[in-house]
Amino acid sequence: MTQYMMSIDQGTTSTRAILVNQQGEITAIEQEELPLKYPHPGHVEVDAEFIWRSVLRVMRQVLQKAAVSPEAIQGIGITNQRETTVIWHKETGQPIYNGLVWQSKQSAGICEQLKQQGYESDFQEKTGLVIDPYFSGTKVKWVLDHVEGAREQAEQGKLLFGTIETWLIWKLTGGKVHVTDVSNASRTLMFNIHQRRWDEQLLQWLGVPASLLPEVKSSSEIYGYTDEAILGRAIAIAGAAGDQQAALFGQQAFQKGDTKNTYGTGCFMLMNTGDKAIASKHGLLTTVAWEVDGKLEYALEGSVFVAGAAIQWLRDGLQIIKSASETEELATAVQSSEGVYVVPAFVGLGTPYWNSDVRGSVFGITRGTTKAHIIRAVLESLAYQSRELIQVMEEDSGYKLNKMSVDGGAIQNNFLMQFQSDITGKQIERPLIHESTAIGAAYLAGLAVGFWSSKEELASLRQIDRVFLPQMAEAEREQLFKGWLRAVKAAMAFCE
Ligand SMILES: Nc1ncnc2c1ncn2[C@@H]1O[C@H](COP(=O)(O)OP(=O)(O)O)[C@@H](O)[C@H]1O
Ligand SMILES: O=P(O)(O)OC[C@H](O)CO
Repeated sequence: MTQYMMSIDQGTTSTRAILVNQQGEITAIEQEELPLKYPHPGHVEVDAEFIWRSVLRVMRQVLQKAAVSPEAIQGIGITNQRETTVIWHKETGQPIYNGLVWQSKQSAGICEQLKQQGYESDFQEKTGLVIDPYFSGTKVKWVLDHVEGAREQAEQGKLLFGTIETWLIWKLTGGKVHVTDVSNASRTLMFNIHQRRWDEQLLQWLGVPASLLPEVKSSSEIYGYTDEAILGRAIAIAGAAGDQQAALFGQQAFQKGDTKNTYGTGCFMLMNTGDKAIASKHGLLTTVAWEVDGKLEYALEGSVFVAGAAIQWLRDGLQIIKSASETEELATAVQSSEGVYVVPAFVGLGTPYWNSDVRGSVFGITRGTTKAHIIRAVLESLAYQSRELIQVMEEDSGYKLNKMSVDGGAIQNNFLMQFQSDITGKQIERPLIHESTAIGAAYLAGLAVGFWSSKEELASLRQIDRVFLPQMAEAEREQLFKGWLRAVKAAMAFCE
């Protein structure tokens, strides 16, 4: 019987289950779109129970459609949208409030307060993060402050907190196992990345009781087994990592300086920095990449909050396209965006600005502007934002990037990939398997159960689909990029 690893990829807008064989090939995939809730401008929430049910559905369907028996599954790896915060009752397993999605800005006021109290540098030194509503810590405080009776119950030890992998492991094990992996823990603003433990001082400043927190585990070990009722057999849950770290692992970026950029709802660029936690001077985050075989490794990360989400806005908000894939043809139907810039700061800007007040803007419209120019400018905005990340990444790390690996839904867009190469002057390497995130989780779990033997074996599985090389003249590149920087500056000035 052919053996497989199963990977669950619970992203912001979709849930996937994937089967991976020993050659590292994806042999089956099942996917569901996930509805988000926007109760107020800037607030993004999700039904955590719905997430759990969607995971159950895709797990069962992927086996059924591929006609693979649960006996053939050697283990499960989980990867997830990070920071998204769920709090639930220990006894009933019921969430006490919607999940607060990473993009959500409810806790902006709490962040301001923490900054005014002068805690910014302490948080940064200990966690590698900046004080921003993006991270889980202030979201937890917001829920405890806003849901009636929540703080009292938390203090009585009746509630549990988890990011999505923690929530899913809890549900998959029938409420037996409350753990997180160290890469997800490093995104909470409550975890000391140097000492590898929850930080009492930070918890006190945030007003979060330690009893809420999961036990921190490595990214590749058996955390527990699925309840038999779920797939008819207890299967080892053997690996977990935040989706961006999993993508770095899935891209076999095992050497210092190896870098990948993921183009999903947001864009996230991570560079492996090995056993060194490098502090950034330009708003990059220092984060845990993974812990495998007792070795903790770090990454530098640049975050763009809105990337593919801007394409979804073209489809669902403006309704000028029917599907994301149409954008390539429409963008190449015009010679250039003719001076139009779209700054898709729908929920503020991440690296290097960390401005949660700025909102989206469109610049440079003339009577001749068509929807093709707007669409092209939106695609270009993903590439401009990513160039800003590369620039600061090179400065802070001291590594010069020759090439960058890419993954995520939007890399199917050849126009975007070519423009990315043009506007950065870098070689862009698109692997054959676009699902680096899910593959990374399968790799992590597979190492723990002996499905694969080593990182070297994993590295040998890499296959490249296409390499994009820069074709734009330096002068044009710099002129276009200057226009982008002006547009960002103007967008921020508008919201001051
Ligand atoms: N051909 C395309 N061109 C541009 N963007 C695309 C294309 N196909 C998908 N996308 C975008 O990619 C995103 C989905 O990527 P995915 O990696 O699945 O995201 P996530 O994991 O954040 O849910 C969507 O926001 C979608 O708009
Ligand atoms: O759902 P994705 O793939 O856009 O990833 C979300 C990130 O993990 C947020 O930090």
